[in-house]
Amino acid sequence: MNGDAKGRAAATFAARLTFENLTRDYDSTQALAGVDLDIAPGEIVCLLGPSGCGKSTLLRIAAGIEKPSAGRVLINEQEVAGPQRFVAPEERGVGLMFQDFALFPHLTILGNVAFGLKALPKAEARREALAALKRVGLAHLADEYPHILSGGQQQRVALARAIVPRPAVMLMDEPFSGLDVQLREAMQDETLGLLRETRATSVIVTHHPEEAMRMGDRIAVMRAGRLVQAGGAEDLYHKPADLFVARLFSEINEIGYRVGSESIDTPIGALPAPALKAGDRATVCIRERGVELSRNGTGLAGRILDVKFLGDVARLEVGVEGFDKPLKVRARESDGWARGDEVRAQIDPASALVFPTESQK
Ligand SMILES: Nc1ncnc2c1ncn2[C@@H]1O[C@H](COP(=O)(O)OP(=O)(O)OP(=O)(O)O)[C@@H](O)[C@H]1O
Repeated sequence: MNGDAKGRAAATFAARLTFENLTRDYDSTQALAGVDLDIAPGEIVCLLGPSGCGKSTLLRIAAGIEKPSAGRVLINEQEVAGPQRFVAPEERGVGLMFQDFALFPHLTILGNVAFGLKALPKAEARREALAALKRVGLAHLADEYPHILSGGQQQRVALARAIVPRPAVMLMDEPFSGLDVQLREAMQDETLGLLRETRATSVIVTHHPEEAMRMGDRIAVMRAGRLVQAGGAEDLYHKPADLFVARLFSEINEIGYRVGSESIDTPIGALPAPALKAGDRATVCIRERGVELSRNGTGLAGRILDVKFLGDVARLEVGVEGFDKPLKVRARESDGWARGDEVRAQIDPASALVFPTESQK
């Protein structure tokens, strides 16, 4: 960040944000189908899921732009949307930042930041807005107009505008999607720093698993209007609730089996399948990074069928004894694997994941 020395963002009184059995029906679609999620004061939760799974609807209902069909939203245990009450958006203490963080072109940059402070006397609003601009490193541009700003600078002004009223809850809908990859990482870090400083309870919508892992204290994975799993990044990576979550957080080989009398018989040994019964169809997942290749070590015999250079890593296709299809494997590029190499493939059975095979949803 260039320009002025940074100040600190003013801290807020963080609030608990609770969704209880939240449901939203449209004519032909159920956008939310009974979502329960409790977000602790000051916690940063990323809502992750594919397009159309209901993330934005959840955010809009939290903001008060939309009403639930059933269920409740509570802020600090007080109902703000539900059968008993509906609190207007401006009375919820909630800040919003959308993907399209359009600044008003006819207002100065300072005017844009002060926009949400109309309740304050002018001089005070100016002082607060200037402090927020200083925090994002742009106080020197206070009297300029938005058209001179780069994409990253626009984003910083939008951030300053969102934090300046000191919202107890900050809701962000794909805030980084308009930025190119390099700028995105820098803005993620800056935003995270700012959210921690303000201590606002935050919900960030994204459909990038990496972004969710980077920013969220917890990640709430949604699918088709439901919350599939909520937890820390490591939890979701190591103990995904189902195949859908496993696919989000790791590149995996999926291999279909029938469950035997007590377990699943695979080339890496018998795998337990406690949630399944004999005869069920199971999908065994082996992570692409979970296959250790060596030239003369122990493990299953294999042969490299294809090598793709991906920078630091190489993605290999390896025919491995006992498997019907080649396994995809990620290995260090520097190991110099080549097509046709004879290898040994070591796969830790404890790292394999087993799920019921999903019907196509
Ligand atoms: N105003 C509306 N009228 C009718 N259907 C709607 C409306 N808003 C959302 N939907 C539907 O509800 C579902 C959830 O939409 P929502 O925008 O919440 O998803 P999303 O996960 O935020 O998607 P994206 O990542 O594409 O923004 C979708 O099937 C969508 O078409």
